[in-house]
Amino acid sequence: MIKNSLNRPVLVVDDEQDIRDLMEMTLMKMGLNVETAEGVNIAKKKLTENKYSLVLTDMRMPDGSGLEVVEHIMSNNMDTPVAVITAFGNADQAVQALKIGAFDYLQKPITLAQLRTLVKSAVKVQDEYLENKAKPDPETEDHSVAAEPVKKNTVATPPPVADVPTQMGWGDTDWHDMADMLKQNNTGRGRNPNVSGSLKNENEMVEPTVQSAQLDVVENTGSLKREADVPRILGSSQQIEEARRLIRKLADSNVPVYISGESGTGKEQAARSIHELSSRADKPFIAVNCGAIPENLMESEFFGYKKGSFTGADQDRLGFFQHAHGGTLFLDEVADLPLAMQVKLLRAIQEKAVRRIGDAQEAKVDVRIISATHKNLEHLVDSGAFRQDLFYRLNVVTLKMPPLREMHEDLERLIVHLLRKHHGTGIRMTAAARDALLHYGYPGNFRELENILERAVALASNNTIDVEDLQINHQPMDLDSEHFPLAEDIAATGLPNFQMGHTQLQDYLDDVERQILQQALEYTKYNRTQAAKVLGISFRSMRYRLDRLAIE
Ligand SMILES: Nc1ncnc2c1ncn2[C@@H]1O[C@H](COP(=O)(O)OP(=O)(O)OP(=O)(O)O)[C@@H](O)[C@H]1O
Repeated sequence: MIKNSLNRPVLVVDDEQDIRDLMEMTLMKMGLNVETAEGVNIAKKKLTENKYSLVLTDMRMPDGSGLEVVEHIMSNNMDTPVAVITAFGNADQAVQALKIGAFDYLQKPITLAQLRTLVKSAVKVQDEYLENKAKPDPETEDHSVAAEPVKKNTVATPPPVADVPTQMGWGDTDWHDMADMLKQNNTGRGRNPNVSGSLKNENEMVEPTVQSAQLDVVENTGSLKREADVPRILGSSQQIEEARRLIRKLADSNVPVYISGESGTGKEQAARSIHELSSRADKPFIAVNCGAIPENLMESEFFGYKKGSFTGADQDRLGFFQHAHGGTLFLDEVADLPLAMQVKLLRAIQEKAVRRIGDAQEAKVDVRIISATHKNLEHLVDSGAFRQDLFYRLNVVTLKMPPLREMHEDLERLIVHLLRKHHGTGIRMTAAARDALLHYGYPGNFRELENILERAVALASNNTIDVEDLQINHQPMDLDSEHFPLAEDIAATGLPNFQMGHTQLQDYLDDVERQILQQALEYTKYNRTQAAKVLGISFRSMRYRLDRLAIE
């Protein structure tokens, strides 16, 4: 639970009512308070009058640009992270926003998952920053790490070589401190001692002692298996034990690992665990969301560029590979790499060398590659969307993260653990709520379980979670995984062919969306409320999408 930041609302700035509504609903679902502003001037006024945990602003509005909102925050030294939402293909604006201090950017069309992850990481960072500010920890004050923060689910923009953070780099000491913290979070060096330290304490509290209630969730739950050396991965079921065993084994070698599993099953946690257990642990762990990088920026993001190599290249810049040198490069959503980039990546991995744009020389890099996607890569290879040679190069060993519904025996203990971890003692739960949680299907896996509990605690009266507070479909679902429409199966079956130069991207995406909506409707016997829940969207968003795509 993001305790500190939840005290402050998120400000959404957009001139379109629909977008404001959609964002508001999504953020509220995450348990955040939200305020909206329909233009630049109102946003500035609100920012002057109130404090916010995060600002998300559109770029083009009738009374001005989102850049003005960013500038307002920066020039008034507000310690509020701000992210901008840019039109598709408008990378220049995004870069400009990042330059003047935006924390991050999203390109339209935004997926709800992207939005959720952006907000979560931003707010989490803000929380850690606030905590850190309140109680300085000497272990997080290592200023010697060279790599710039790389933020998951967003375009991670390495800094120009010349502006690796210095005292003046962020123009504001608060932001400078936060940049350092981000940096720590993305490197084994900063992360290791803190993570194992905090999890150790957490583990000591895991044995549930929640006070008795109408029904105490902790009765007879036993202890949740957690190995001290892989503290990020909880669970005692056979599949998770197997995943932990493989993580340990893989840490000893340098082989490329491909992590498969549905969204929210802990693929990134597994990648970080391999890194932290390896001899590279004191070197950077760079996480890149391949699906979030605009195609035209990809080469420069991965390999860097030399000053003057193209318009706007006003300084030398390192890419992800150089930043990860000596450490681990985690390629998340690797299936989303365009084919042209797949060729360049394959070459870099094979040659263990990269050439910056505008540079005549190749430079050797020592990087361990871990990749992941929730899509079925083999099917993508079959359909020609993913290169077979790269697939074999990345997929030397596969690590499969199990979906939560297959870890049923762990569920009760995980619920207790998460409640205790995020909300301390004193939270109680009715029998009906417990039953609903134990019979829910969790299409969004761990991440969804965490969100449900966060929201339930926020909604609970008298510290007691009741079934309504869960806001889930508590009709028992068919948990038989053979009948559950796995995301990868949906993605793999019957996708329309994309013919470059002929198919319009929006038509293609509409077809995919239509197929998924129809499958969800069939699965829930045409109950739109349940279908929305299965897909992790609000009812309103479901209705909007059905209308837009003319699905009866
Ligand atoms: N086995 C686990 N034990 C404890 N927490 C877990 C476990 N698996 C996942 N989580 C938690 O679930 C959330 C999602 O994990 P993570 O980002 O690693 O998933 P992912 O598979 O990489 O998701 P995506 O495919 O959407 O990127 C995190 O908060 C993580 O801590």
